[in-house]
Order: sequence, then structure tokens, then C-alpha cells
Amino acid sequence: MSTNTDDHDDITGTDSIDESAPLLEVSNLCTYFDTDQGVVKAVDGVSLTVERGETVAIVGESGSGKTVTSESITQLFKQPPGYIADGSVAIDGNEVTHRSEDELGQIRGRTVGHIFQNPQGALNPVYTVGWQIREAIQLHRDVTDEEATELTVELLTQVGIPEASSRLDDYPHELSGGMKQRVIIAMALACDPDLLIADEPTTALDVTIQAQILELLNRLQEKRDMGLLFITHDLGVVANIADRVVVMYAGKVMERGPVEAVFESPSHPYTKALLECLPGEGTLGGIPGELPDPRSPPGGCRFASRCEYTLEECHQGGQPSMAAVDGDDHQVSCVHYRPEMDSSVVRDAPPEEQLTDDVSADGGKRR
Ligand SMILES: Nc1ncnc2c1ncn2[C@@H]1O[C@H](COP(=O)(O)OP(=O)(O)OP(=O)(O)O)[C@@H](O)[C@H]1O
Ligand code: NI
Repeated sequence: MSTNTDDHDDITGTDSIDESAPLLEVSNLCTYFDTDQGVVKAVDGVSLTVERGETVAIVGESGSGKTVTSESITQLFKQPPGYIADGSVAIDGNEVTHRSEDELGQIRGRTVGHIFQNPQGALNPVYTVGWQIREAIQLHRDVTDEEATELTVELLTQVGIPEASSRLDDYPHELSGGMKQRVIIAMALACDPDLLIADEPTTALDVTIQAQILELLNRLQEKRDMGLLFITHDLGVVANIADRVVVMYAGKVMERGPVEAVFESPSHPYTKALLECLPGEGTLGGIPGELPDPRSPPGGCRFASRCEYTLEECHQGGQPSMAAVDGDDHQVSCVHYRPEMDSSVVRDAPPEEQLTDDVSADGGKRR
């Protein structure tokens, strides 16, 4: 029995797979939270797709709605106070926003693996690593104890844990941060997912280990032909892992496109500002200003109050509709890219050159 199957299971066991549809298709997703202070519009009209075998990164500052977007896919956020107010999520062409908790559980068990942002909760300190992964496997698959142990060793080996069979009886506290994260990845792979969601999987780790974990995720994604939805606030890591990028701000998508296009010609002023905050670039300590209050977001572009290029129309209407930048795949939500406007005002302030060189030198993605 192998943990690495090429064929895709149907998402719940009763749905059919539409091979022509993307693995994941999120359309106009709105996820809100009822609070005493009002409705928090954490995710407010987000659309994105992940194809089979593709890595898509969601980037944006803290509070932009990255985690809530990813937790909306199989509804892992707390309901109430949270709820999906509008939009749809389709996996293999099957709409899943209106599914029962039972069905969502099946989807989590067989189709979508999740590495959570807060790693502390992911492993239980009182059980051994082997026990926890075996549990995860047996929760999803009908296998004997012996088979489950075999699969556990296979998974731990796949995530790069040396002499895996001798680590089964280790407790989480006996592992280094990097090894712990590998075990967490193994747990997420226990259901042999078609889509893996990794929410800031490297932030708690030091730089060398971060690079190793990114490399591991890249390798696993390719080997298993999974879709990978990778979430980070750090545009720096995106070039190394993603095929496409979705830039989020205050619950909205500001820009999206192939990673090379977004790095070579960042088009939304927000994306440009994020790039300038990377280490070694112009702006130290982040973009000046703060995110708008998610309970009463301003009209117009949500970034307008912090934007260097703001015009009067930026404050009017809703978030500008997506305009193609160079080719249909690269799109930006900014009034400067409307047909009647002159986008060179924003575009011709070039990004820092060193970054552009770094990205193009390795084709945008190390593989
Ligand atoms: N349970 C909740 N109740 C009320 N508001 C919430 C809840 N969960 C999230 N939010 C709000 O939703 C918004 C988006 O949060 P989210 O965690 O998705 O941001 P993020 O982009 O993942 O940020 P970070 O980079 O810090 O992880 C924030 O304003 C947050 O305060
Ligand atoms: Ni988050």
C-alpha cells in the first residue's frame, strides 16, 4: 500500500470529479464574523483558483484575511460567530459551501490537508509522534495497526525524518522545531490530500530550516502532484515556491498573476509597497499606516488611505474591478489601470533592481 497515489479520490466518496474544473475554485467568497462591535468583513469578495499540481501563494500583511480565506475552504473557522455570507468554493467542480459538517469532515479527511498557522496546537504533547500520525491515518483510512505503522514510517521518511522507524516513540518535545514541522506536514499528508493548505508553515523557524521546509513542500507537491495553497506575509519566500501569487489586502484581492509577472512588474501600489519592505529594500519596518477597520471598511479601494498614488476616484464606488496588466493572467484592482487612465504613473516607478535580478536569474522558481 502506498501513500502516494496518482489518481484522485472523489471528494466525499459520493461526488463526481469534473476533470475540466480547477482543483479549487473560490469565487467571490465573503466570510464575515458577527461581533459585539459589528460585522467583521474578514474576507470580502475573494476569487482564486488552484490547479492540480500547482502552487499558489496568498500574500498580504497581518490581518488581510489570508487565514480566514484558507479556513473557509472546508469551513474550519468557528461558526458562529463566523459565516460564509456570499460566494462559492468548488473542489473538483463540486460546490462545498453548503455541505453538512459530516461531508465537510470527509472532504478534510480525503481531499484537503491543512497545516495550521499556529503550530503549538498541531501536536499533542502527551502522545508520541508515531501514535499521532497513526491516529491521523486510521481516522481517514481503513487499515490495520500494522499497515498504519508502515504508512507512518513511510510518511516520516517522505518528510525527511532520518531513521523514521526509530523516531516513532519520540514525544513532540524531543524534536527540534524543524523536525516538529516535518511531523506536522506528515500529519497533513496522512489523508493523501489533493490540495494541501500551508498557512505560514515556516514563520516560527530559523532561516536555514525555513529554506529546508520550503524545499520539502516543493518536493512533496511535485511528487504527489498536489495543489498547494501557500500562505505567507513574506513576499520574499513566494518567488522560491509559487507558480502564481494572490496579493490580499483588507479582505480583498489587490493583484494576482504568475510569480514572474508579479515580481517583474508589480502593478498594484500595495504590491510595490510590500516589495519595498523586503530586507535590503527601501522601506524599513513595514508600510506606513494601518489596515482599515474591518467592521467599517472604506468605500473605493481599501488601500487608498495608505497609497502614494491616490486620486479622488480611488475613494469612490467599491474595490476597482480587476484589470488585465500584461496578458489575462496578470490582473490588478486599481483605478490607474482602467482603459482611460495612464498606468505608467504607477508602473514606471520601477521595483528595486536587485530583486528583479534575483528572481529572473532562477526563472522565478527553483525547481
Ligand atoms: N473569530 C473571529 N472573530 C472576529 N474577527 C475575526 C475572527 N477571526 C479573524 N478575524 C478578523 O478577520 C481579519 C482577517 O484575519 P486573518 O487571520 O485571516 O488575517 P491574516 O491575513 O491571516 O493575518 P496574519 O498574517 O496575522 O495571520 C482580521 O481583522 C481578524 O481580526
Ligand atoms: Ni493568518
